[in-house]
Amino acid sequence: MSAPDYAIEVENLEKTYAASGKMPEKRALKGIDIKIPRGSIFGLLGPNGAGKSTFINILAGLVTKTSGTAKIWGMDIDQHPRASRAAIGVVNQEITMDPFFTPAEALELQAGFYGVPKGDRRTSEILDAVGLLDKKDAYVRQLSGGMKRRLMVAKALVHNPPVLILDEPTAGVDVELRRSLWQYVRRLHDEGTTIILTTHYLEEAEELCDEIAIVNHGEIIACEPTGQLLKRLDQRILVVTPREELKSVPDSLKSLDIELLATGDLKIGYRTSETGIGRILEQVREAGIGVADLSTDQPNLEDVFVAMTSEVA
Ligand SMILES: Nc1ncnc2c1ncn2[C@@H]1O[C@H](COP(=O)(O)OP(=O)(O)OP(=O)(O)O)[C@@H](O)[C@H]1O
Repeated sequence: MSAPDYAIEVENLEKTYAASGKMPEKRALKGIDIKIPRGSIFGLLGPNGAGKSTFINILAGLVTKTSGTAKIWGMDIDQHPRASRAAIGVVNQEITMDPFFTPAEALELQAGFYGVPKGDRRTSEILDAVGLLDKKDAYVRQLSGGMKRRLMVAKALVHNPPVLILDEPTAGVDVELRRSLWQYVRRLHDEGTTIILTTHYLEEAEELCDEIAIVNHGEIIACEPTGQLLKRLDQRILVVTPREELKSVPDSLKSLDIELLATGDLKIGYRTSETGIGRILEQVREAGIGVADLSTDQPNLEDVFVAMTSEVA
């Protein structure tokens, strides 16, 4: 089969977890549409509970979708459950490994599970790539947390999948290991693997991904090339306390995104790509307003979600 344009194609994907005990039912995915281009490093960004793991677990075959369609590497997960899953390697959040195996044994076992013939196995090559070749015969329980995580990545690669999915890969990984993990992810990407990663860190997605989808409350609220998205996130807020009380916003300032708050302060929204504090303060002074105090605020990811959700609404 020739390589598809999209590594993952999902349409109207819904997941409602049934109520259990005191927990009411939960609509974790509310009709998600997403197309992940082949060869990209794609970030799924969202706060805790947004639905990222649910999405990934549906692709991995660990969670049954309620409705909608999903294709992996051009293959529908309902029509071709085995072949579609063979096209992805998934690294889950939790480290799940038998502590009594060595890394080499763990990889051989995983390869056997995927039906990779003995002659085609790349155990040493993969261990070398994740920097664990010298630990190949150590017990997993003797590895550090970061090493275990890299072994998880190695396990996800034994069947040579064209798509690698990393669910919060850096949770609990120190800065140095994070860097080496990313280096390896980039290398895989350079060699043609499509990478999908979930994170709640904007910085992480920003650094690695060429496209980012923001998920919030089971919905995709933005999905764009990273540069474009960041431009939209350059919103800042300036709060000015006028020296004298204002009755209303002067006409000359009405072209700004400005609001007179009940406290008497002026709240001005602006984009760093378009203007700066200096220019705004100049405009405020030109309008005859003396400045007693000022403060600036940068929206955090939460604000961005709120802003984007209300933009969509
Ligand atoms: N097995 C389950 N049964 C019931 N509800 C669930 C189940 N798994 C997840 N949920 C709920 O579905 C919603 C989405 O969870 P999910 O784990 O997909 O979010 P997430 O974006 O991956 O969050 P995190 O970053 O914390 O992993 C949450 O409200 C969660 O409580």
